[in-house]
Amino acid sequence: MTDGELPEPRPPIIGVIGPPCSGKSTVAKHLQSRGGEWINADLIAKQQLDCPDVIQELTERLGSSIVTDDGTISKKHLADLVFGDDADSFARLRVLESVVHPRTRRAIHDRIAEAARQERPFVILDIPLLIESGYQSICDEVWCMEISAEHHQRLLAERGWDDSELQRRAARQLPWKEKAAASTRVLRNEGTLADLKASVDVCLHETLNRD
Ligand SMILES: CC(C)(COP(=O)(O)OP(=O)(O)OC[C@H]1O[C@@H](n2cnc3c(N)ncnc32)[C@H](O)[C@@H]1O)[C@@H](O)C(=O)NCCC(=O)NCCS
Ligand SMILES: Nc1ncnc2c1ncn2[C@@H]1O[C@H](COP(=O)(O)OP(=O)(O)OP(=O)(O)O)[C@@H](O)[C@H]1O
Repeated sequence: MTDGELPEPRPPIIGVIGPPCSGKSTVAKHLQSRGGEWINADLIAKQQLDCPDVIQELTERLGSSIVTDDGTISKKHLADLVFGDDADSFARLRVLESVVHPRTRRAIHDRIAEAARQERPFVILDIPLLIESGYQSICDEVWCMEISAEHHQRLLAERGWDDSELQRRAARQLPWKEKAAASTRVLRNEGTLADLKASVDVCLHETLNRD
């Protein structure tokens, strides 16, 4: 998606990225409470998996093991097929992305256009693959979550994830140092939830009051 395809004028767009379980959604939710339009790409991408034609195409291309008895797609089975470090898993992830990403981009574009029509004060683009997918070009700011290994382990443990669950996803993304370097702001998540929300308020005020 390029700038040219977006309506003008449009609200400031804040991209939020970060490792799984690093506080991204917490930041996005808090920004939404401050009036922003939260666009959650993970959610939009998963919603595409409910479309009958997507189910049919993915079943044909990835096999019927991804479909459960009630005819819906098992996200767990799909994750097991695509998040491996072997070439076949990587190829299957590319197939999944080739089916889901174009639809997700169209839905994101429509949501940004709607936010412009409603004259929302700002838009939150909560997209794990924001940098990899080139959305950075339409963002006025990109905030990258930074979390210490200790704190991250605690949050992952609360979610019931072991490190391998995180690594198999991270292996398919740019290294975090590259993402932080490509961002306009690094948001450290080391304290309490209240601390995180307070720092979000400071960053939002600076973003919306830049001259
Ligand atoms: C394979 C799926 C169904 C697994 O769903 P699951 O419930 O396990 O997702 P879960 O919320 O646990 O993990 C999502 C996290 O996985 C990572 N991830 C998801 N898709 C990808 C991808 N294509 N490449 C790298 N990392 C990815 C992101 O960090 C994301 O935050 C889902 O991740 C998916 O459909 N991915 C392909 C579509 C996509 O690229 N989505 C990301 C949009 S930016
Ligand atoms: N500073 C914190 N203190 C305590 N709990 C936290 C803190 N930051 C985040 N959490 C909790 O950790 C969990 C993960 O946070 P969140 O869902 O925001 O991460 P995420 O990066 O969006 O994860 P994912 O990308 O996998 O959806 C949530 O239950 C959230 O409430």
